[in-house]
Amino acid sequence: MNHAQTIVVKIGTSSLAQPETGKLALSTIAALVESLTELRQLGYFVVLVSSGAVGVGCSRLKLTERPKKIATKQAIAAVGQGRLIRVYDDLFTALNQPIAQVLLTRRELMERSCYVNAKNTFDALFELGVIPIVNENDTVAIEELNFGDNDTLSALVASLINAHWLFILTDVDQLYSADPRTFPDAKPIKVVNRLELDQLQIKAGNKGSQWGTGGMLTKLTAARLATSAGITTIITHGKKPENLLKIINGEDIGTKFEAQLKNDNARKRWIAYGLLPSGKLYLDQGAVKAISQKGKSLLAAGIIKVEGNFYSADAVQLCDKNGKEIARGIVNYSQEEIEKIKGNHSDNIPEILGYDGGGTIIHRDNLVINETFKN
Ligand SMILES: Nc1ncnc2c1ncn2[C@@H]1O[C@H](COP(=O)(O)OP(=O)(O)O)[C@@H](O)[C@H]1O
Ligand SMILES: N[C@@H](CCC(=O)OP(=O)(O)O)C(=O)O
Repeated sequence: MNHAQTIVVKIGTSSLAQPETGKLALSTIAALVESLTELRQLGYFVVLVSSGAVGVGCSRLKLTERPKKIATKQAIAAVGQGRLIRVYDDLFTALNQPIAQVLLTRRELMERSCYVNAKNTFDALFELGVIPIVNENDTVAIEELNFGDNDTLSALVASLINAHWLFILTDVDQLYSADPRTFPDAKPIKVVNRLELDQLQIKAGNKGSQWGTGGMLTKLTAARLATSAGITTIITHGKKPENLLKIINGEDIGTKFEAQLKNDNARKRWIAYGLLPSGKLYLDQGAVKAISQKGKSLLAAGIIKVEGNFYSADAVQLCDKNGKEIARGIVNYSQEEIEKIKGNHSDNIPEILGYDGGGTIIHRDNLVINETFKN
C-alpha cells in the first residue's frame, strides 16, 4: 500500500436534506460527489461518512419529524439507507467513480478481530480505487452501544484507518463562540489547538438542526477524539465541498482543530478509541507517576478504589485520586478480583486469590496514556 493521504469527510443530515421539507438537497450532494471524486483522482484515499438514513426515510414515508421510538427509527433508517446509497451510486457512477456501502456498529469496533477486519476492508477498497460510504448500521445498533450521531462514528473511522484529515461538513460555516442561530453576534473560532480544545468554553448547543442530531457538542467530541489520534479536524460548510481541496492546500476556511502528535500504534488506537470502558480504577500518586511518566505496567499496589462491573480483558479508565482520567487499558483481572487484591503487593496475589493470574493488573502494552479522553 502506498502512502497517499487519507481523508474522512463526514456530512450531516442538516446538509443533505432541505431544512423546510426534509427532502434531499440534490445540488449539495452532487457538488460533494464531484469534489470527492476529484480528490480520489488526485490520489487521496477518501472515505465518506454520510448521515441521512433516518432523514431520507422520513421524507420517503412522508413523516414530518424524526420518530422518538427506537424501533420506528431503526425501521425508517432501513428505508432511507437504501435510497441514500442509490442516490450516491447514481451520481458517483456518472463520474465513473465506484463506491461501497459500509455499515458499522459500536459493538463491532469493540471486537478486536472485527476492528482489524474493518481496517483491512478499507485498505482493500482503497487499493481498488473505491470510495467507501459509511453509516451506522442503525437497523441493528442497540441503544446502549450506538454512536447516535455520525460525528463520533467519523472520528472513530478516521482513527481506525489512521487518516490524516477529518472534515465535518455541516450547515454552518465554522464553529462559533455560541450557536449563531440563537446568538447572532457569536464570534467565529478559526483555529483551536489541542490544549484550547480541552478548555473550550462555548455555548455549543446539543440540539442540532431539525433533522440533525448532535449539534456542535458531538462535533467537538469528534474533534477531541480525532485530534488526539493525530488527525487534523476541520468543521466547515457542507454546501461548499469544493473548499476541501483548498483547505488541504492551506487556505484558511472553516474551523481547524490542530492534531496532536500522531500515534502510529494501531492496537493502542483501538484501546483508546475503539473500546468502551466498563469500569474505573482510581490510582495513588505513585501509580499515576509510574504509568504516565515511566511507562510501567499497572500493579495492584497502586489501586485505591474500583468502580463498575467488568471482567478480565475488558477496558477500564484509570484515574487519579480526584477522578481525572489519565489512561485507559485492558485489565487482566475482573472487578471482583481487583477489589480483593487492590493495595497489595503483587507477590501476595496468589495467596489472596488462590491463583496468580499474571501479576500485572494492566500490562504496559495494553495501556494508553490519556492526553484527551474527554468524550
Ligand atoms: N457554537 C456553535 N457554533 C456553530 N453552530 C452551533 C453552535 N452550537 C450549536 N450549533 C448548531 O449546530 C447545528 C449543526 O448541528 P447538526 O444539526 O447536528 O448538524 P449535522 O446534521 O451537520 O450533524 C447548526 O445548525 C447550529 O445551529
Ligand atoms: N445514522 C443516522 C445518523 C444520525 C444523524 O442525523 O446524524 P447527524 O446528521 O450527523 O447529526 C442516519 O443516517 O440517519
